[in-house]
Amino acid sequence: MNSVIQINQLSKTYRGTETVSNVNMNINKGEIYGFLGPNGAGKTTIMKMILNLVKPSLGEIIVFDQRILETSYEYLKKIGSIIEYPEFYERLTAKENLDLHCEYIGYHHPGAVNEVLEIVGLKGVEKKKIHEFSLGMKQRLGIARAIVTKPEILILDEPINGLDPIGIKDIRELLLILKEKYGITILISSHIVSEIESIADTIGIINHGRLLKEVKMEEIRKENEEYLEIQVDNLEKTTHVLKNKLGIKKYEIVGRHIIRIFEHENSSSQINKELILNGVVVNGIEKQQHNLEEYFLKLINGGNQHA
Ligand SMILES: Nc1ncnc2c1ncn2[C@@H]1O[C@H](COP(=O)(O)OP(=O)(O)OP(=O)(O)O)[C@@H](O)[C@H]1O
Repeated sequence: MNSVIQINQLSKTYRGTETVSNVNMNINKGEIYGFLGPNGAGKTTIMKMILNLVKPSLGEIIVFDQRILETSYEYLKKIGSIIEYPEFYERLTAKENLDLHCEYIGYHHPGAVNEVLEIVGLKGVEKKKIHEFSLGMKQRLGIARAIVTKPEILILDEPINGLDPIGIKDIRELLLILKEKYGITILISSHIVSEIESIADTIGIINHGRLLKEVKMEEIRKENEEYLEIQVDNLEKTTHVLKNKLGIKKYEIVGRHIIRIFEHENSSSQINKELILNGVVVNGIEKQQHNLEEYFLKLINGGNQHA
């Protein structure tokens, strides 16, 4: 298995309250893992445990095939992170902030700071002081600081929080570049489905400290494919036309007068025409898609646990 982070039966208890309960997760090399859950679900706590900032109460975390102990720190050189809000020296420039960071951690590679400013799209504003930066620019600088040492894994806690749609798009594009061009594995948390559904390869859904589901986005997309919903007067006649006249096999009857078609070979007007020609009264025909947001909400409200 190509796993870079493996979490087994992880729990964290704060003063008698279990905030992370028996979590199993698997993050594969080179993927973007979207960690989804409402506020207070336990995302930050798990990220902190991966980074050895918080000690697990039970369970184990394996990073790069090594179990993390309280004394482990070498592995952290290969992980960049932003946990909660990235803080900077407001009166210094972006470049000065990154230079200081490199000096602080003893990373001396000439050109690394300029290179990283270029990657995150802050070239040209590197001389601007941080107090003049927008939230989106600060988030990008936070990512620059997290990747300046060329980590293999990037852990980002809600990096899209509070950004406007353009800022969100910028960060999404940046993360895809980091994954595709630089091969960085990314663990990113969010409480908003739409923020990460388009970039995540795998999603882990967490609520009340429990991982409800870990699923490939590909599978979710398949489950949530587009379909055509038709309202008709006669289901029997309709299925006959669909099967025998149009060769459609993938359909589902969802009500006394409603049928859903999951094949895209025939256009809605073709289907409509054929049904009418064969004496079916069509009262409505509409393209629809299962709502991903609904999928997650259903899961979170239903509490379907995945151990
Ligand atoms: N040091 C601590 N002491 C006690 N309780 C804590 C501590 N840190 C976190 N918690 C509690 O653990 C729970 C999970 O918090 P956590 O920050 O991990 O959630 P989250 O999913 O990251 O949410 P958010 O999006 O709001 O950051 C919360 O109820 C929080 O109050």
